[in-house]
This record gives sequence, C-alpha cells and structure tokens, in this order.
Amino acid sequence: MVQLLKVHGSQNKFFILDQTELQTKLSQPELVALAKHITEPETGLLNGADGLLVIDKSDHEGTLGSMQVINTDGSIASMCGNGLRTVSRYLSDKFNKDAFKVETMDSDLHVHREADLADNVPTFSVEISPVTFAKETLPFDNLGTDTLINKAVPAFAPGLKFTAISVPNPHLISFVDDDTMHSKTLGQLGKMLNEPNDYFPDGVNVSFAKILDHNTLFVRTYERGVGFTNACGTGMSATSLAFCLNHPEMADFDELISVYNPGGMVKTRVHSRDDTFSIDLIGNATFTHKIEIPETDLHANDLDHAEITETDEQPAYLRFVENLKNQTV
Ligand SMILES: N[C@H](CCC[C@H](N)C(=O)O)C(=O)O
Repeated sequence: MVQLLKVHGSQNKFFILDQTELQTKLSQPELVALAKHITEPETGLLNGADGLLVIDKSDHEGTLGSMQVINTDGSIASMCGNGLRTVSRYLSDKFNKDAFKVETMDSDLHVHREADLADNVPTFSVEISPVTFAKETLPFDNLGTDTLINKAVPAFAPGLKFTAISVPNPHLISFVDDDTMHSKTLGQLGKMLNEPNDYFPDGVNVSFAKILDHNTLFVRTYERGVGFTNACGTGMSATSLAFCLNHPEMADFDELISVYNPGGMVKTRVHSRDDTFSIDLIGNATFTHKIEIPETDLHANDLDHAEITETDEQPAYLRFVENLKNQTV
C-alpha cells in the first residue's frame, strides 16, 4: 500500500505523492494520467483538487527533496506557492528538520516552519523566486513592450492596467475596484488567455487584486491549467510585488502584507535587493486526508480501492478563517 495525502494551502487543494515511497516510481505519463484523474471533482477522489504535487529525491546541496507540479489539465507548472508550503511540511515532518531547501523546476528554494497561524494550523514560509518581468520568461508577445508594468491593455479589458511577472510561473495582475472584482471580467480574461491566443502562448495565471488598506490586499485568481481556485500562492506573491511597485504609498517592501483570498489569508514579504526581487510566502500547510492505495492500482490509475482517513485539521483551519472574518469586520 502507498500513502497519498490530500492537503491545502489557503484551500488551494492538492494531492501529494512521494515517489520515494514506491517500489517502482510512476513514469511521467502515469503521473500525468493520475493527476488528471484524481483531481476530477466527480470521478477523482474527495471531490477532486487543483493539482498533483509529486515529491522525489534531490541530490542538490541542502535540499530534502524535489517538487513537480501537475495542473488538473495535465500541464506541468514550474512552481506552486501554496503547494510548496504543504510539500515543505511533509518533508519537515519526514526528516524532522524545520529549515531546508526544496528543488523545484527552476531553482532550489529556501523554506522554513513558522509559528502556527492559529491552533492546529501548521504554517510554513517559502521563498518565491526567481522573479522577472522580461517578456521571454512568461512568455508574452504582441503587447508592444518588453515588460508590462502597470500599463493599459484595451485588448484584455478596457480601463484596466496590467502587470506581467514570472515567479517563475507566469502571472498577469490588475488592481481593480469592487464591481470589476465581482464581474465576469476575470473569468472571461482567464479563459481567453489560456486558450490559443496571440499574447500568452503558454497561457498565464490571471489575478485581480483589491487594495483593502495599507499592506492589505484581497486577491482572486483564475489559474492556468485549472480555472478559478480558492487561492494561488505564486499569484498572491506576484501581486504583492506589483502592489509595492505600483502603489508605493500603500505597500512597503520588507514589511508583512496580508493577502486575503476566497480560501482564507496568507502573508507575504517582498524583498528588493539591487534590482532583483524575491517574495516570502507565509501561510498554512494543512493536511486534510490520508489515502492508502495499492501501488499496482496507482500504476494502473485505478482509484477504486482507495482507503481514506480524515484528519482533524480542516475544522481547525475553518476556525482560523472564521476568526479572520471577525477581525476584518
Ligand atoms: N496553475 C499554476 C500552477 C499552480 C500555482 C498555484 N496553485 C500556486 O499556489 O502558486 C500554473 O500553471 O502556473
């Protein structure tokens, strides 16, 4: 039997599979097939999820493992901020270390355990980097510019200004008012830019942000390869950087920024050294279910014999969210 986990970061939900626990690792096609199946709301497990996080060993200096991110549509992403917090907790528990690095597609990222955000809400801080604005890194094209920073793009949405940042997965961000936040614009734009289009050939995660107060945001994201999620860690991190750059009177580098989202709240801290940026993403790493499956079934992408055990962490997380509402009222 192999144990998988169902986890979430700010209710951005994932399954975690640790390849080092298998007699025979799943091949890449088996991983992609499993990711597309297990995350399906109807035919998957536990009403599905937003992706599959695959842990494997890493021989890089200072790392305890590697993370691969597979979206619900089977596409591979270079990073996942909410997911990295849950992978970090898994590795921290497994190897009994509280500060280490995790190998990701682009780079090895520093992670460490933080004090719990609330009772029984385990909390981690993860490094989000590298950060670039160059169009080649997203990539984007046909926008008449090499970097898109706080610029109008009528073709996307009249009257809105956009910022494009890769961290290193691609993000398109706009600061909007309440009406726009709750309109169909985000879904329409997210859908348009993740189907074949003239601007983002590899697609893009699209976030709308509302400034609530000094160093305080609400962010909603339409994710590439997934659609709307409760939160997008790299999206909230990239948006925090855009907040500091585009609205310096409302946001401070090197200070904690509270980022509320439909799934709860995380904190970010944006660093600017010389002309390079990085972001600390701090938030919950909740394990909601343990799942036991025969290894042969995993290779066969057969979930029918999964044995599921729920943990006691989701009620604790929901109490944390409830208290947020009381605080921000
Ligand atoms: N959909 C993203 C990957 C997951 C990122 C998100 N879940 C996060 O927490 O950063 C992409 O294709 O770039």
